[in-house]
Amino acid sequence: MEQERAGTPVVTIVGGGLVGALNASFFAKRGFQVQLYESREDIRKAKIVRGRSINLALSHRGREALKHIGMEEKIVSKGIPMKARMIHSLSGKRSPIPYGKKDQYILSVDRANLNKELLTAAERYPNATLNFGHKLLAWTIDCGTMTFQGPGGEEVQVNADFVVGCDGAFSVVRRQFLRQSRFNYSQTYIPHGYMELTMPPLDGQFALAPNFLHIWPRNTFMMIALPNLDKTFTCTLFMPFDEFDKITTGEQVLDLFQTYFPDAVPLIGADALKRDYFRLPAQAMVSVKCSPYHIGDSCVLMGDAAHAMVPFYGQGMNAGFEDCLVFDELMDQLNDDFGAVLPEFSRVRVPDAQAIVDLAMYNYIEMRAHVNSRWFRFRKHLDNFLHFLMPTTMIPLYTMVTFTRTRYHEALKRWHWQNKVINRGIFLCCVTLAIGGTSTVIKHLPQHPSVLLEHLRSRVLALKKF
Ligand SMILES: Cc1cc2nc3c(=O)[nH]c(=O)nc-3n(C[C@H](O)[C@H](O)[C@H](O)COP(=O)(O)OP(=O)(O)OC[C@H]3O[C@@H](n4cnc5c(N)ncnc54)[C@H](O)[C@@H]3O)c2cc1C
Ligand SMILES: COc1ccc2c(c1)CN(c1nc(C(=O)N(C)c3cc(Cl)c(F)cc3C(=O)O)c(Cl)s1)C2
Repeated sequence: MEQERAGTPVVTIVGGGLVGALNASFFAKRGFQVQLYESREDIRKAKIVRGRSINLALSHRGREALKHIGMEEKIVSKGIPMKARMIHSLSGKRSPIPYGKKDQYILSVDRANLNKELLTAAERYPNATLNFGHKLLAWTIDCGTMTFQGPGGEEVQVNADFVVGCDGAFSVVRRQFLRQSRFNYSQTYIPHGYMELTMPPLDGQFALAPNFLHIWPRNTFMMIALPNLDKTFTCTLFMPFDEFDKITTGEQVLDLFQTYFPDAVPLIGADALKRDYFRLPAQAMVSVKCSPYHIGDSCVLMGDAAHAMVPFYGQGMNAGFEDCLVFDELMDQLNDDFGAVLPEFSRVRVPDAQAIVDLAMYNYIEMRAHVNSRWFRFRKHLDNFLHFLMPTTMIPLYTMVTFTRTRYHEALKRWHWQNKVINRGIFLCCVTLAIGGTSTVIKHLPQHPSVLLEHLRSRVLALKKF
């Protein structure tokens, strides 16, 4: 642990979710005084935690960030490896598609436990203080005054030298950015919502094969299931809100699942389906893009506050964790000079984060449009086959995104290039086959066109006899 810095600015982190909690360790490890403010109560003391998804897929980028603060082992030990996708077709057929080689797997991790572990890791630093029950109401960048609503509803004023906004997709810190000249902002809610259902153990064991990310791709509808340490699965149902709204009775819930996910009905349980479906309303999913991520040398946005994305690439948390790592690498390169690090962080990170936000949205649109189990299997097998044939030339996009720290925008650029090569290759094959086929036909045909017609007529007459 590094020595505390005399006279250095206090780093004020707003938001004690996954990214804010991790960032507290990153800044404390560098010796800064860290004050973290989180609106919710300490989830380590709370009975139930209302988060977003119950579990998440942790992959390479997120693991590298956790490794930097010595937390990778601890988190991975409590994760369940998912070595392949298991595609469930309507007929109930199950098709495994590996993510890659033996060491290429993703991990299903429990969100609440991950958040707790990261808060505890931050708290171990003597120069880090966690303030729960503190909701940021407003702040002014000029004088750095922050107004929080304290645990008892009282107003708490804080003077902040340096602010890190990790307060999620609906960030209050980001509101100040909207008043800055040349700040770009856009947000998109997609017409789909999601709902989580629990698949209990079956005779004390996992009801489905545990080391898989289970997917029921049904174009407009989709369900995925990730395993939990207690041998349950968290099933996430994705459906247009219009469809959610149409379902008002237990019988309608059952009809929906019998129609689209029949093999899951006995595993979730008909009664549980009818009950749990109405426990919570479907949740919305939003995509947020903004730039730059900083103001001057005194404020920076990270995580969903900077780049919230739809979950269809399993990268939101991984990207937010990587934000912390990229920022820290720049602090090393630029000697902790916020005046140099902040603009460089925006310059480097905005194109990458916006690339993965776009990719996640692209994947949502693609899966909604024409991805059923057959097409999904075909695409993934084609990816893996081409990668096997040309391992250094054809790298599947999800491999670059999920198993490397290739910059997101470079992975996207390479994917476009690879697609061009594949399309050209397919076109050339078609042309070659067409030319080859035509010349074969011509070679075996009679010489004169009228004879050709007579030949075709006799073939048609011959066929009519059957
Ligand atoms: C259905 C679903 C599935 C997902 N699956 C995956 C996955 O498999 N893999 C993956 O990598 N990502 C996944 N994600 C994305 C991931 O959940 C987010 O990217 C991640 O939680 C972002 O972390 P964050 O800390 O930036 O924001 P958040 O997790 O939203 O945390 C923000 C924190 O700030 C606090 N806060 C908010 N406002 C204030 C305020 N005014 N004052 C003080 N505190 C405040 C909140 O209480 C919260 O604790 C998924 C998301 C969804 C919705
Ligand atoms: C907890 O809620 C959620 C919700 C969605 C996700 C996750 C957790 C985890 N997700 C992952 N997605 C990839 C991926 O790269 N792609 C292209 C996929 C995208 C979709 Cl939508 C899918 F269903 C499978 C794959 C796949 O390839 O397996 C991973 Cl790799 S992990 C999506």
